[in-house]
Amino acid sequence: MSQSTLALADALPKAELHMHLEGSLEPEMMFALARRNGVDLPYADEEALRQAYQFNNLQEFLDLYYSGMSVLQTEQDFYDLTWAYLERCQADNVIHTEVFFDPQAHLERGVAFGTQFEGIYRALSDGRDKLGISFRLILSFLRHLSEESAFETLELAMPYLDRIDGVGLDSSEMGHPPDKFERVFRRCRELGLKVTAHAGEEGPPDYVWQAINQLEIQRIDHGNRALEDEALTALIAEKGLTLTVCPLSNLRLCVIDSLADHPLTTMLDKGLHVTLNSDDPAYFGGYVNANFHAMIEHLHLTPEQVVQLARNSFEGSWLSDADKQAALARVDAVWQARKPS
Ligand SMILES: Nc1ncnc2[nH]cnc12
Ligand SMILES: [Zn+2]
Repeated sequence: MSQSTLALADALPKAELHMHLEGSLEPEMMFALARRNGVDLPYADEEALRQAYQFNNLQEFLDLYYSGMSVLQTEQDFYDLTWAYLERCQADNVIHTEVFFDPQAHLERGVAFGTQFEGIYRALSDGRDKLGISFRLILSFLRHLSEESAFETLELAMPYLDRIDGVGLDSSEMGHPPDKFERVFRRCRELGLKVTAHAGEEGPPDYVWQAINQLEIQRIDHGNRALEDEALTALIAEKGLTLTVCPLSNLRLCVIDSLADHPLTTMLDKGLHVTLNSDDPAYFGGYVNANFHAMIEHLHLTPEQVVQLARNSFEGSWLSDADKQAALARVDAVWQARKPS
């Protein structure tokens, strides 16, 4: 492993395109918010909580993820959560981020849409103004809930849609195929929202086909299992669809057996537009740079591949063309300054 490739990854400006704000809730903040809001957590301390972060599959993680977020109750809680994540972005040279939030998970607990939204949005705006980090905000529908619940959530989001950029689809994948949400995604597209969906994390290639053909998604979140289907892989490459890949998440959720088995380089070799992301960094062991480091160490990425991943992150983003070009120029400037001669 080359120290200079790790240092290059750290120094490059990057975008993060797949990060659930609720998944950035670190144990320290979970306990602090529990104290602030008088919530009882079923763990003695932060260390005991961390010990529980051992998952055999996506559902085991989700059970903990939904119970952990019970401490998020006030607008200030959502602000603090989002702000702490933005500080991690700054530390990792993430200059643009497109984050998910799961409104239904909070609505079910009686937290109003506006409470969640205003706290998140105020922090994102402060991050832009004070840290220079641009953003897009993605409302993610929970696929284990009904189509009707998704439509109700969209209705609640209506007053805020001028500040919401897109919608996503997350939570338990198996048994909840994308076509369950065909109508609500069509409505979202009609409203001018961008669309993305988790597909092929645990679910079969057919779910990726559905996300492309029925939901008309502009990105695929994860997409690992698309590789099982050659025609699908070729289509994703041909369409230039971006995959938001999350290696540490894949390891922790047993989507792969070891980091050395991660399909990232196969994806790159097949011409897929892959990006590296942290998914739920507080639960999976690290933020964006940690994901780059894991892939550099275990897959021996070359400096050129690392630069490609940083470029892909902006190219697959929902930035304007002008902002993309400006960000890509920043990537190239760092690369030129560090390129081995
Ligand atoms: N990795 C993941 N897959 C599906 N839903 C999620 N919600 C938060 N993280 C998720
Ligand atoms: Zn995710």
